[in-house]
Amino acid sequence: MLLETIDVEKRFGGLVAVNKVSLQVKEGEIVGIIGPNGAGKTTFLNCIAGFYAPDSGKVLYQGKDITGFAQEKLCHLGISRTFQNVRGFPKMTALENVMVGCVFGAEKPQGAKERARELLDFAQFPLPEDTIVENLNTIQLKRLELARSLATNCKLLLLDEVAAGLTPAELPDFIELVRRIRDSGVTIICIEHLMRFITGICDRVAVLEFGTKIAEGVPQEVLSNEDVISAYLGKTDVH
Ligand SMILES: Nc1ncnc2c1ncn2[C@@H]1O[C@H](COP(=O)(O)OP(=O)(O)OP(=O)(O)O)[C@@H](O)[C@H]1O
Repeated sequence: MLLETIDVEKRFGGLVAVNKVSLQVKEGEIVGIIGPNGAGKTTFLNCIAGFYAPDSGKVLYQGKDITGFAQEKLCHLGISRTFQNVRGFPKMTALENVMVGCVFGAEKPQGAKERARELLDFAQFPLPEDTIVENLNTIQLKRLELARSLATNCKLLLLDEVAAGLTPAELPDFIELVRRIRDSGVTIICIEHLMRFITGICDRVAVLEFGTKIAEGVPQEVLSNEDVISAYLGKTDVH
C-alpha cells in the first residue's frame, strides 16, 4: 500500500469536517474523491498533504506514519499537491516556474534547466518556455502546474480539481496527460467535480458526504449507488 489513512478526523470548532475517513491507495492507482460542496474533500486532502494535522487518526505512507508531517518534509518524501486556483509565480517564465520545483526536488541548477524542459515537453506545454506566466490561460496554467508538481520527483500526486475550468474540448487531452503521469510511475489521488474526468480516468472513487465516507468502489458502480445519487441531488452536476 502506498498510502493509507486510518480513521482520519479533522474538526473546525464544533464542525466535524472529516469524520474518521479510512482510505487505502495502492501504488499506480488513480483514486478519485468526490462529494457535494462542503463534504470535506479538500480538508481530507489537506490532512494527507501536511496542510492540516488531523485531530485523530493516522496517515501512513509506504507503511511509515507521516501523520502531521509538514508539507516540506512530505514533498521531500515524494508527496506533491496542486491547488485549485493556480497562478504559479506570475512574473517568472514558464521554464523558471518548473525549475523552482526541480531545485526543490534537489536538482542542481544546471540539471534543473534540462529537467524543467523535459517536463514542459512531457506536459505538452504549448508555448515558448520563456512565456511569462501571468499571460497564460487556464489550460496552459494547468499543464504548467502539472509539470511543476512532477519536478519535485513525487511518487504520490494530490490533485485538487485539476480539470476545473477546462472546456469539454480540452478535457480528453488533459485526461490523457494525467494518465501518462500515472504510467510514468506516479500514484494519483484527485478531488474532482467533473464526472467525465472521474469516469474517464479513476480506477476507484471514494465519496464523502458531511465529512463521512459513504461509498467506495469502481466509478460506474459508485455513481449508480442510491446513497451517492441522493447525496448529490440538487447540489451539483453529476454529468
Ligand atoms: N479553515 C476552516 N475553518 C473552518 N471551517 C472550515 C475550514 N475549512 C473548511 N471548513 C468547513 O469544513 C467543511 C468541509 O470543507 P471542505 O472545503 O473540505 O469541503 P469540500 O468538499 O472540499 O468542498 P468544495 O467541493 O466546495 O471545495 C465545510 O463545512 C467548510 O465550511
